[in-house]
Amino acid sequence: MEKNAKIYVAGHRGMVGSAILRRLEKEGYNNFVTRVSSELDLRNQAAVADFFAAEKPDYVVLAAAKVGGINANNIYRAEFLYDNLMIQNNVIHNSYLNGVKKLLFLGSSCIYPKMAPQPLQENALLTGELESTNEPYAIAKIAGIKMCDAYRSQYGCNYISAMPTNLYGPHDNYDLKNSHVLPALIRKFHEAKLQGAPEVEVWGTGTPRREFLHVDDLAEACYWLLENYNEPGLVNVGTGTDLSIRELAELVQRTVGYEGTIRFNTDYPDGTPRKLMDVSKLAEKGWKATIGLEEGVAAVYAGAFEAVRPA
Ligand SMILES: NC(=O)C1=CN([C@@H]2O[C@H](COP(=O)(O)OP(=O)(O)OC[C@H]3O[C@@H](n4cnc5c(N)ncnc54)[C@H](OP(=O)(O)O)[C@@H]3O)[C@@H](O)[C@H]2O)C=CC1
Ligand SMILES: C[C@H]1O[C@H](OP(=O)(O)OP(=O)(O)OC[C@H]2O[C@@H](n3cnc4c(=O)[nH]c(N)nc43)[C@H](O)[C@@H]2O)[C@@H](O)[C@@H](O)C1=O
Repeated sequence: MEKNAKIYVAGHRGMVGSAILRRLEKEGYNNFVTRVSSELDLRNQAAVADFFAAEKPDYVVLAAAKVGGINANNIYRAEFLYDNLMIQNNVIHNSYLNGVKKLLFLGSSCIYPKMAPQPLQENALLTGELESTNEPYAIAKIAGIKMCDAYRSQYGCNYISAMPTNLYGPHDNYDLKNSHVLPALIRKFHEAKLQGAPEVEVWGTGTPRREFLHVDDLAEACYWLLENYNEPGLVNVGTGTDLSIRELAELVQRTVGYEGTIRFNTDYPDGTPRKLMDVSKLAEKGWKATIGLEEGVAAVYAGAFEAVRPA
Protein backbone atom coordinates (compact mmCIF):
# COMPACT_ATOMS: atom_id res chain seq x y z
CA MET A 1 0.00 0.00 0.00
CA GLU A 2 1.23 3.48 -0.82
CA LYS A 3 2.12 5.44 2.34
CA ASN A 4 -0.34 8.23 1.46
CA ALA A 5 -3.16 5.80 0.60
CA LYS A 6 -6.57 6.62 2.06
CA ILE A 7 -7.54 3.75 4.35
CA TYR A 8 -11.03 3.25 5.77
CA VAL A 9 -10.91 1.20 8.97
CA ALA A 10 -14.53 0.21 9.67
CA GLY A 11 -14.93 -0.48 13.39
CA HIS A 12 -11.84 1.55 14.38
CA ARG A 13 -13.05 1.90 17.99
CA GLY A 14 -13.36 -1.85 18.51
CA MET A 15 -10.66 -4.20 19.76
CA VAL A 16 -9.56 -5.36 16.31
CA GLY A 17 -10.06 -2.12 14.36
CA SER A 18 -8.15 -0.07 16.94
CA ALA A 19 -5.25 -2.57 16.92
CA ILE A 20 -5.02 -2.50 13.12
CA LEU A 21 -5.15 1.31 13.12
CA ARG A 22 -2.30 1.42 15.70
CA ARG A 23 -0.26 -1.02 13.58
CA LEU A 24 -0.76 1.00 10.39
CA GLU A 25 0.06 4.28 12.18
CA LYS A 26 3.29 2.72 13.43
CA GLU A 27 4.17 1.94 9.81
CA GLY A 28 3.71 5.61 8.84
CA TYR A 29 0.22 5.51 7.34
CA ASN A 30 -1.70 8.64 8.29
CA ASN A 31 -4.52 9.12 5.80
CA PHE A 32 -7.34 7.31 7.60
CA VAL A 33 -11.09 7.59 7.26
CA THR A 34 -13.09 6.56 10.31
CA ARG A 35 -16.67 6.87 11.54
CA VAL A 36 -18.21 5.68 14.80
CA SER A 37 -21.50 3.79 14.46
CA SER A 38 -23.54 6.75 15.74
CA GLU A 39 -22.21 8.82 12.80
CA LEU A 40 -22.49 6.06 10.20
CA ASP A 41 -24.66 3.01 10.82
CA LEU A 42 -23.17 0.50 8.40
CA ARG A 43 -26.51 -1.34 8.23
CA ASN A 44 -27.95 1.68 6.40
CA GLN A 45 -27.52 1.10 2.67
CA ALA A 46 -28.10 4.70 1.55
CA ALA A 47 -25.83 6.17 4.23
CA VAL A 48 -23.00 3.77 3.35
CA ALA A 49 -23.40 4.56 -0.36
CA ASP A 50 -23.16 8.32 0.34
CA PHE A 51 -20.15 7.82 2.61
CA PHE A 52 -18.17 5.81 0.03
CA ALA A 53 -19.07 8.19 -2.81
CA ALA A 54 -17.87 11.16 -0.73
CA GLU A 55 -14.73 9.63 0.81
CA LYS A 56 -13.52 7.28 -1.98
CA PRO A 57 -11.12 5.26 0.18
CA ASP A 58 -8.28 3.38 -1.55
CA TYR A 59 -8.22 0.49 0.95
CA VAL A 60 -10.81 -0.90 3.36
CA VAL A 61 -10.36 -2.91 6.54
CA LEU A 62 -13.75 -4.37 7.52
CA ALA A 63 -13.52 -4.81 11.32
CA ALA A 64 -17.03 -3.54 12.08
CA ALA A 65 -19.42 -6.26 13.12
CA LYS A 66 -21.93 -7.34 15.73
CA VAL A 67 -19.58 -9.29 18.02
CA GLY A 68 -19.97 -11.20 21.27
CA GLY A 69 -19.35 -14.40 23.17
CA ILE A 70 -21.30 -17.62 23.29
CA ASN A 71 -24.20 -16.20 25.31
CA ALA A 72 -24.71 -13.09 23.16
CA ASN A 73 -24.49 -15.15 19.96
CA ASN A 74 -27.05 -17.60 21.28
CA ILE A 75 -29.57 -14.99 22.52
CA TYR A 76 -29.36 -12.20 19.95
CA ARG A 77 -29.53 -14.59 17.00
CA ALA A 78 -31.51 -12.25 14.73
CA GLU A 79 -29.17 -9.30 15.34
CA PHE A 80 -26.05 -11.38 14.73
CA LEU A 81 -27.42 -12.48 11.37
CA TYR A 82 -29.07 -9.24 10.23
CA ASP A 83 -26.46 -6.72 11.43
CA ASN A 84 -23.52 -8.66 10.10
CA LEU A 85 -25.08 -9.39 6.71
CA MET A 86 -26.13 -5.76 6.30
CA ILE A 87 -22.77 -4.31 7.41
CA GLN A 88 -20.68 -6.55 5.17
CA ASN A 89 -23.03 -6.35 2.15
CA ASN A 90 -23.03 -2.56 2.28
CA VAL A 91 -19.29 -2.17 2.81
CA ILE A 92 -18.23 -4.80 0.27
CA HIS A 93 -20.66 -3.71 -2.44
CA ASN A 94 -19.85 0.00 -2.07
CA SER A 95 -16.14 -0.78 -2.08
CA TYR A 96 -16.69 -2.37 -5.48
CA LEU A 97 -18.81 0.53 -6.77
CA ASN A 98 -16.15 3.05 -5.70
CA GLY A 99 -13.04 1.27 -6.99
CA VAL A 100 -11.47 0.25 -3.66
CA LYS A 101 -8.10 -1.35 -4.50
CA LYS A 102 -8.12 -3.93 -1.73
CA LEU A 103 -10.43 -4.94 1.11
CA LEU A 104 -9.68 -7.11 4.14
CA PHE A 105 -12.72 -8.94 5.55
CA LEU A 106 -12.53 -10.40 9.05
CA GLY A 107 -14.37 -13.63 9.73
CA SER A 108 -13.93 -16.00 12.66
CA SER A 109 -12.96 -19.57 13.51
CA CYS A 110 -16.63 -20.31 14.23
CA ILE A 111 -17.27 -20.56 10.46
CA TYR A 112 -15.96 -24.14 10.56
CA PRO A 113 -18.22 -27.15 11.18
CA LYS A 114 -18.67 -28.04 14.85
CA MET A 115 -17.06 -31.47 14.44
CA ALA A 116 -14.47 -30.62 11.75
CA PRO A 117 -11.13 -32.45 12.05
CA GLN A 118 -8.59 -30.63 14.24
CA PRO A 119 -6.59 -28.58 13.63
CA LEU A 120 -9.07 -26.69 11.44
CA GLN A 121 -7.86 -26.39 7.87
CA GLU A 122 -9.21 -23.75 5.53
CA ASN A 123 -10.67 -26.49 3.30
CA ALA A 124 -13.00 -27.65 6.12
CA LEU A 125 -15.34 -24.75 5.25
CA LEU A 126 -18.89 -25.96 4.44
CA THR A 127 -18.11 -29.64 5.05
CA GLY A 128 -20.52 -30.15 7.97
CA GLU A 129 -23.04 -28.74 10.45
CA LEU A 130 -22.26 -25.58 12.39
CA GLU A 131 -22.33 -25.18 16.19
CA SER A 132 -25.87 -24.09 17.05
CA THR A 133 -24.99 -21.33 19.58
CA ASN A 134 -23.29 -19.25 16.89
CA GLU A 135 -24.88 -20.49 13.69
CA PRO A 136 -26.42 -17.10 12.70
CA TYR A 137 -23.09 -15.30 13.14
CA ALA A 138 -21.21 -18.05 11.30
CA ILE A 139 -23.68 -18.02 8.39
CA ALA A 140 -23.18 -14.25 8.04
CA LYS A 141 -19.39 -14.61 8.14
CA ILE A 142 -19.47 -17.44 5.56
CA ALA A 143 -21.58 -15.17 3.33
CA GLY A 144 -18.90 -12.49 3.72
CA ILE A 145 -16.13 -14.85 2.58
CA LYS A 146 -18.22 -15.96 -0.39
CA MET A 147 -19.06 -12.36 -1.24
CA CYS A 148 -15.37 -11.41 -1.35
CA ASP A 149 -14.69 -14.40 -3.60
CA ALA A 150 -17.67 -13.67 -5.86
CA TYR A 151 -16.62 -10.01 -6.29
CA ARG A 152 -13.10 -11.20 -7.09
CA SER A 153 -14.29 -13.69 -9.67
CA GLN A 154 -16.99 -11.57 -11.36
CA TYR A 155 -15.51 -8.07 -11.01
CA GLY A 156 -11.79 -8.67 -10.41
CA CYS A 157 -11.85 -7.11 -6.89
CA ASN A 158 -8.85 -7.86 -4.66
CA TYR A 159 -10.87 -8.69 -1.54
CA ILE A 160 -9.30 -11.07 0.98
CA SER A 161 -10.69 -12.88 4.04
CA ALA A 162 -8.84 -13.62 7.29
CA MET A 163 -10.26 -15.99 9.94
CA PRO A 164 -8.93 -15.11 13.39
CA THR A 165 -9.19 -17.50 16.29
CA ASN A 166 -10.59 -16.22 19.67
CA LEU A 167 -8.95 -12.85 20.37
CA TYR A 168 -8.12 -10.78 23.44
CA GLY A 169 -6.33 -7.51 24.11
CA PRO A 170 -6.78 -3.79 24.72
CA HIS A 171 -10.30 -2.42 24.20
CA ASP A 172 -11.92 -5.82 24.67
CA ASN A 173 -15.52 -6.06 25.86
CA TYR A 174 -15.74 -6.89 29.59
CA ASP A 175 -19.51 -7.17 29.85
CA LEU A 176 -20.19 -10.27 31.96
CA LYS A 177 -23.12 -11.56 29.90
CA ASN A 178 -22.09 -10.60 26.37
CA SER A 179 -18.31 -10.84 26.27
CA HIS A 180 -16.00 -13.67 25.25
CA VAL A 181 -14.56 -16.01 27.85
CA LEU A 182 -11.16 -14.41 28.47
CA PRO A 183 -12.27 -10.87 29.32
CA ALA A 184 -15.17 -12.34 31.33
CA LEU A 185 -12.79 -14.49 33.40
CA ILE A 186 -10.35 -11.62 33.96
CA ARG A 187 -13.17 -9.49 35.31
CA LYS A 188 -14.75 -12.28 37.37
CA PHE A 189 -11.49 -13.28 39.08
CA HIS A 190 -10.48 -9.65 39.60
CA GLU A 191 -13.81 -8.73 41.22
CA ALA A 192 -13.87 -11.94 43.31
CA LYS A 193 -10.40 -11.09 44.64
CA LEU A 194 -11.42 -7.52 45.51
CA GLN A 195 -14.60 -8.71 47.23
CA GLY A 196 -13.00 -11.71 48.98
CA ALA A 197 -15.58 -14.00 47.31
CA PRO A 198 -15.12 -17.74 48.04
CA GLU A 199 -15.70 -18.96 44.47
CA VAL A 200 -15.84 -17.87 40.84
CA GLU A 201 -18.45 -19.21 38.44
CA VAL A 202 -17.14 -20.45 35.09
CA TRP A 203 -19.66 -21.44 32.42
CA GLY A 204 -20.02 -24.94 31.01
CA THR A 205 -18.00 -28.02 31.91
CA GLY A 206 -14.51 -26.55 31.52
CA THR A 207 -13.61 -29.23 28.95
CA PRO A 208 -13.99 -27.28 25.66
CA ARG A 209 -10.66 -26.27 24.17
CA ARG A 210 -9.94 -22.85 22.71
CA GLU A 211 -7.02 -21.03 21.13
CA PHE A 212 -6.30 -17.39 22.03
CA LEU A 213 -4.45 -14.81 19.97
CA HIS A 214 -3.43 -11.38 21.24
CA VAL A 215 -5.02 -8.71 19.06
CA ASP A 216 -1.62 -7.05 18.45
CA ASP A 217 -0.50 -10.32 16.84
CA LEU A 218 -3.67 -10.31 14.75
CA ALA A 219 -2.97 -6.70 13.71
CA GLU A 220 0.55 -7.73 12.67
CA ALA A 221 -0.92 -10.54 10.55
CA CYS A 222 -3.49 -8.19 9.01
CA TYR A 223 -0.78 -5.70 8.11
CA TRP A 224 1.19 -8.51 6.47
CA LEU A 225 -1.89 -9.67 4.58
CA LEU A 226 -2.68 -6.15 3.37
CA GLU A 227 0.87 -5.78 2.07
CA ASN A 228 1.47 -9.25 0.67
CA TYR A 229 -1.58 -11.47 0.29
CA ASN A 230 -3.90 -11.36 -2.71
CA GLU A 231 -5.58 -14.75 -2.87
CA PRO A 232 -9.20 -15.89 -2.92
CA GLY A 233 -10.65 -18.10 -0.19
CA LEU A 234 -9.76 -17.74 3.46
CA VAL A 235 -6.67 -17.76 5.62
CA ASN A 236 -6.53 -18.79 9.28
CA VAL A 237 -4.84 -16.54 11.83
CA GLY A 238 -3.99 -18.08 15.18
CA THR A 239 -1.23 -19.45 17.36
CA GLY A 240 -1.70 -23.16 16.58
CA THR A 241 -1.94 -24.10 20.28
CA ASP A 242 -4.96 -24.41 22.55
CA LEU A 243 -5.94 -25.18 26.13
CA SER A 244 -9.09 -26.24 27.99
CA ILE A 245 -11.40 -23.65 29.56
CA ARG A 246 -10.46 -25.16 32.95
CA GLU A 247 -6.77 -24.53 32.17
CA LEU A 248 -7.61 -21.03 30.99
CA ALA A 249 -9.52 -20.32 34.22
CA GLU A 250 -6.53 -21.54 36.25
CA LEU A 251 -4.19 -19.34 34.21
CA VAL A 252 -6.36 -16.26 34.85
CA GLN A 253 -6.67 -17.24 38.54
CA ARG A 254 -2.85 -17.32 38.83
CA THR A 255 -2.46 -14.04 36.95
CA VAL A 256 -4.95 -12.26 39.17
CA GLY A 257 -3.73 -13.94 42.36
CA TYR A 258 -7.17 -15.18 43.46
CA GLU A 259 -7.16 -17.84 46.16
CA GLY A 260 -10.78 -19.09 46.16
CA THR A 261 -12.23 -21.97 44.17
CA ILE A 262 -13.66 -22.40 40.67
CA ARG A 263 -17.24 -23.66 40.19
CA PHE A 264 -18.41 -24.85 36.77
CA ASN A 265 -22.03 -23.96 35.94
CA THR A 266 -23.28 -26.47 33.39
CA ASP A 267 -26.53 -24.54 32.90
CA TYR A 268 -24.46 -22.59 30.36
CA PRO A 269 -23.52 -24.18 27.03
CA ASP A 270 -20.03 -25.45 26.16
CA GLY A 271 -20.36 -24.61 22.47
CA THR A 272 -17.90 -26.15 20.05
CA PRO A 273 -15.79 -28.86 21.76
CA ARG A 274 -12.57 -27.69 20.16
CA LYS A 275 -11.49 -24.87 17.80
CA LEU A 276 -7.80 -25.17 17.07
CA MET A 277 -6.61 -23.45 13.90
CA ASP A 278 -4.25 -25.03 11.41
CA VAL A 279 -1.99 -22.03 10.85
CA SER A 280 0.39 -23.66 8.37
CA LYS A 281 -0.85 -21.60 5.39
CA LEU A 282 0.37 -18.33 6.97
CA ALA A 283 3.40 -20.00 8.60
CA GLU A 284 4.59 -21.21 5.18
CA LYS A 285 4.57 -17.57 4.09
CA GLY A 286 6.67 -16.60 7.08
CA TRP A 287 4.14 -15.17 9.57
CA LYS A 288 3.66 -16.47 13.09
CA ALA A 289 2.28 -15.18 16.39
CA THR A 290 4.80 -13.90 18.94
CA ILE A 291 2.84 -13.09 22.12
CA GLY A 292 2.51 -16.05 24.50
CA LEU A 293 -0.78 -16.50 26.37
CA GLU A 294 0.61 -16.10 29.93
CA GLU A 295 2.49 -12.97 28.86
CA GLY A 296 -0.48 -11.58 26.92
CA VAL A 297 -2.98 -12.15 29.72
CA ALA A 298 -0.62 -10.56 32.27
CA ALA A 299 -0.24 -7.49 30.04
CA VAL A 300 -3.96 -7.23 29.46
CA TYR A 301 -4.74 -7.65 33.16
CA ALA A 302 -2.31 -4.88 34.01
CA GLY A 303 -4.14 -2.46 31.72
CA ALA A 304 -7.61 -4.00 31.61
CA PHE A 305 -9.67 -1.88 33.88
CA GLU A 306 -8.68 1.36 32.22
CA ALA A 307 -10.17 -0.08 29.04
CA VAL A 308 -13.49 -1.34 30.39
CA ARG A 309 -16.28 -0.03 28.22
CA PRO A 310 -19.86 0.49 29.29
CA ALA A 311 -22.17 -2.52 28.77
N1 LIG B 1 -13.22 -10.61 19.46
C1 LIG B 1 -12.92 -11.80 18.99
O1 LIG B 1 -12.58 -12.73 19.77
C2 LIG B 1 -12.98 -12.07 17.53
C3 LIG B 1 -13.36 -11.12 16.60
N2 LIG B 1 -13.39 -11.44 15.27
C4 LIG B 1 -13.83 -10.47 14.26
O2 LIG B 1 -13.10 -9.27 14.32
C5 LIG B 1 -13.92 -8.17 13.95
C6 LIG B 1 -13.87 -7.10 15.02
O3 LIG B 1 -14.25 -7.66 16.27
P1 LIG B 1 -13.93 -6.90 17.65
O4 LIG B 1 -13.00 -5.78 17.41
O5 LIG B 1 -13.63 -7.93 18.64
O6 LIG B 1 -15.38 -6.32 17.99
P2 LIG B 1 -15.76 -5.01 18.83
O7 LIG B 1 -17.13 -5.26 19.36
O8 LIG B 1 -14.67 -4.66 19.77
O9 LIG B 1 -15.83 -3.88 17.72
C7 LIG B 1 -16.78 -3.92 16.72
C8 LIG B 1 -16.88 -2.57 16.07
O10 LIG B 1 -17.91 -2.67 15.07
C9 LIG B 1 -18.57 -1.45 15.03
N3 LIG B 1 -19.98 -1.65 14.65
C10 LIG B 1 -20.84 -2.57 15.14
N4 LIG B 1 -22.05 -2.41 14.58
C11 LIG B 1 -21.94 -1.35 13.73
C12 LIG B 1 -22.86 -0.69 12.87
N5 LIG B 1 -24.13 -1.08 12.75
N6 LIG B 1 -22.40 0.36 12.16
C13 LIG B 1 -21.12 0.77 12.26
N7 LIG B 1 -20.21 0.18 13.04
C14 LIG B 1 -20.63 -0.87 13.77
C15 LIG B 1 -18.50 -0.83 16.41
O11 LIG B 1 -18.41 0.56 16.22
P3 LIG B 1 -18.64 1.70 17.38
O12 LIG B 1 -17.58 1.44 18.40
O13 LIG B 1 -18.43 2.96 16.66
O14 LIG B 1 -20.02 1.50 17.90
C16 LIG B 1 -17.24 -1.44 17.00
O15 LIG B 1 -16.19 -0.52 17.05
C17 LIG B 1 -15.32 -8.73 13.72
O16 LIG B 1 -15.52 -8.95 12.35
C18 LIG B 1 -15.28 -10.05 14.44
O17 LIG B 1 -16.15 -10.97 13.86
C19 LIG B 1 -13.03 -12.68 14.83
C20 LIG B 1 -12.64 -13.65 15.70
C21 LIG B 1 -12.60 -13.44 17.11
C1 LIG C 1 -14.66 -15.97 18.90
C2 LIG C 1 -15.90 -16.82 18.92
O1 LIG C 1 -16.59 -16.70 20.15
C3 LIG C 1 -17.80 -17.42 20.28
O2 LIG C 1 -17.55 -18.77 20.51
P1 LIG C 1 -16.88 -19.36 21.79
O3 LIG C 1 -15.46 -19.63 21.52
O4 LIG C 1 -17.67 -20.53 22.25
O5 LIG C 1 -17.03 -18.12 22.79
P2 LIG C 1 -16.75 -17.71 24.27
O6 LIG C 1 -15.43 -17.07 24.35
O7 LIG C 1 -17.91 -16.90 24.72
O8 LIG C 1 -16.75 -19.08 25.14
C4 LIG C 1 -15.73 -20.03 25.07
C5 LIG C 1 -15.96 -21.10 26.08
O9 LIG C 1 -15.75 -20.56 27.40
C6 LIG C 1 -16.84 -20.92 28.24
N1 LIG C 1 -16.96 -19.93 29.33
C7 LIG C 1 -16.70 -20.18 30.65
N2 LIG C 1 -16.96 -19.11 31.40
C8 LIG C 1 -17.36 -18.14 30.53
C9 LIG C 1 -17.77 -16.80 30.76
O10 LIG C 1 -17.82 -16.29 31.88
N3 LIG C 1 -18.09 -16.09 29.64
C10 LIG C 1 -18.05 -16.64 28.38
N4 LIG C 1 -18.38 -15.85 27.32
N5 LIG C 1 -17.70 -17.92 28.16
C11 LIG C 1 -17.36 -18.66 29.23
C12 LIG C 1 -18.02 -21.01 27.31
O11 LIG C 1 -19.08 -21.75 27.88
C13 LIG C 1 -17.37 -21.69 26.10
O12 LIG C 1 -17.28 -23.08 26.32
C14 LIG C 1 -18.68 -17.43 19.07
O13 LIG C 1 -20.00 -17.35 19.54
C15 LIG C 1 -18.27 -16.50 18.04
O14 LIG C 1 -18.61 -15.19 18.42
C16 LIG C 1 -16.80 -16.48 17.79
O15 LIG C 1 -16.37 -16.22 16.71
